Amino acid sequence: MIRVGVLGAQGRMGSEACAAVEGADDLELVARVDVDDARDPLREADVVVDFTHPSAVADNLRWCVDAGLHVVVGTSGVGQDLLDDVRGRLQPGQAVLVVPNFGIGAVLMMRFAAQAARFFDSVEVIELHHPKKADAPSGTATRTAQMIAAARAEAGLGPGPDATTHDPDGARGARVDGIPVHAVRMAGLVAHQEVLLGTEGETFTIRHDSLHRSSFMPGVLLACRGVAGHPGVTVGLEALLDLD
Ligand SMILES: NC(=O)C1=CN([C@@H]2O[C@H](COP(=O)(O)OP(=O)(O)OC[C@H]3O[C@@H](n4cnc5c(N)ncnc54)[C@H](OP(=O)(O)O)[C@@H]3O)[C@@H](O)[C@H]2O)C=CC1
Ligand SMILES: O=C(O)C1=N[C@H](C(=O)O)C[C@H](O)C1
Repeated sequence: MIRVGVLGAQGRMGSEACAAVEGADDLELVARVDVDDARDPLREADVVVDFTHPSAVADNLRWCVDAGLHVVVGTSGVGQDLLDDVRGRLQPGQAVLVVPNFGIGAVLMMRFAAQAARFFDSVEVIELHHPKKADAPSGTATRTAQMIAAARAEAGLGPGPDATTHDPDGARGARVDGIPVHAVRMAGLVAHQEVLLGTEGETFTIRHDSLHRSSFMPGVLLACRGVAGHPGVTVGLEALLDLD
């Protein structure tokens, strides 16, 4: 039995994650912690899952790592500096798995976008989310843009053919590693993303839709079961999926 603690347990994702863990025969929910709770009950867990807030995740992650726990981070906003800091704090055999998106389709979308990137002159990312989302751009869009930029750099491609010289209000989107990223917030949505690629005479669009937060739960459970088998710091659920 793997003992699991959830940080952000009363939130949209945390509450779904608690229910999913409780419904799994091989997992036991031993701690639900929210913003005003002491974190000590998490010490009973083998694995802690964080679904809190981009402003809280660094402190939570350092606390869990210093407590010797394996951690699955679902919260967005984890940057390279934090990953480097955490890597230096880990005990031998301890694991941190940062997952920008637990949806299997989203993982494939990111991978397909990176595969396609070298064949197209232009690429832009449009992420669309519910209006209560804390941050923009999404962690998924950031990760997608980073993967696309790395693939383009490896292929020796420069910037896309964007002739815009006057964009005082940022209508061309934010730039993540040079890739334009656009964020839409709209009532009725959950979590969606399009990657638009274009070259001479053709375009190619990859779209993923999470229609309900249940879409993330198989990935959350997979991460709880698999994190301990991947010591060190790992980014992306693909490490636990046999994609090749
Ligand atoms: N990786 C993935 O696949 C997914 C990731 N996410 C990410 O998960 C995060 C949470 O999203 P969501 O569930 O929608 O957000 P919610 O606001 O619904 O939930 C966050 C919860 O965390 C609590 N919280 C805030 N700070 C702390 C803290 N320091 N310690 C413990 N609990 C805290 C909040 O309490 P209070 O409300 O009182 O502040 C709230 O209950 C976001 O970063 C989001 O982007 C979301 C969906 C999928
Ligand atoms: O806040 C959300 O809802 C989501 N957050 C994650 C992100 O920032 O990418 C994952 C998914 O997009 C839903």
